[in-house]
Amino acid sequence: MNALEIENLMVKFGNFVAVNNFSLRVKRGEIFGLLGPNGAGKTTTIRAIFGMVPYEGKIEVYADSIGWMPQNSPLYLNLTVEENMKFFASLHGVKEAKQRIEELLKLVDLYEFRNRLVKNLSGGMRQRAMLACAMIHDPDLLILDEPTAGVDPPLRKTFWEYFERLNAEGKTILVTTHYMDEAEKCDRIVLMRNGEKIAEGSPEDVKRKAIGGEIIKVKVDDKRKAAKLLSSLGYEVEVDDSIAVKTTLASREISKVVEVLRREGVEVEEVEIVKASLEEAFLKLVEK
Ligand SMILES: Nc1ncnc2c1ncn2[C@@H]1O[C@H](COP(=O)(O)OP(=O)(O)OP(=O)(O)O)[C@@H](O)[C@H]1O
Repeated sequence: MNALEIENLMVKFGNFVAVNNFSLRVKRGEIFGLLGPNGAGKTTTIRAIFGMVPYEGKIEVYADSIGWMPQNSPLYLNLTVEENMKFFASLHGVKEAKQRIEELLKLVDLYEFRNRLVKNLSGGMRQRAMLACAMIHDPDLLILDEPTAGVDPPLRKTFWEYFERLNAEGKTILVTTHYMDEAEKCDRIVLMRNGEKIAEGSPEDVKRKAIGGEIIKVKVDDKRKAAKLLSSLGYEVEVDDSIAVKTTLASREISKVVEVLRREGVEVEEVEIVKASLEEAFLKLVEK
């Protein structure tokens, strides 16, 4: 079951194509990450979901309720945190609003600042207030556009613990981020560049795709012999101070590589699987 389906989305601003033939399926109950460099089209895609920009293509939301934390603050600067929350609660027709507001204020750790005007909050506090407002009606699909931008590391951690808790309760989350440690926490990610999708899958899939597989590094006594042997078996091999063997799935191939070398009298001194970090994968895919 999907919570959100986007098919062949196209958003143009004049002659400029901001999102180009972009498709996406977010399954119910997953944390889905939308990644990409500045200007890739992430926010525009999200704005299209909410009908804020004219678009071609199809967008279907299969959720009873949807919450949106946009990049630019929708909060009223001259209202207090609590007044803003009351406003969003009334927009969504939240019953038992008082109780829900109190619960959320405590959750985002703003209870003692509830009477402070939003214009006098720090950046991180504003993000927390925005998150609380986006969640006021307890939506089953939450769309978060860079929720942790300008948030300090301890609070980022708290936010993500909270997202993971919501997710464990069955909520679907679509999140954009520039932080790779956050992307690693997603079930699946899509990487966008220039309005197009350039990679999709679990963080592991995307890493594999970026380096065209996984690398097994072997240190041996006779590099030339080992390289020749492995190449003759069809492996793509690179030689520097050790031998890098490209495989589709290193965990499956590692014992075979070692066995072949040993059988042919090559001494294997060290062997390890080298995985690209998501950051490396991201840079590689974006630069391609
Ligand atoms: N209203 C608009 N009019 C003209 N161009 C726009 C408009 N909104 C966005 N764009 C352009 O569309 C492209 C995609 O912008 P978008 O904000 O979606 O990128 P993004 O991936 O969210 O980037 P960031 O990571 O910086 O938030 C950019 O080149 C941007 O300048």
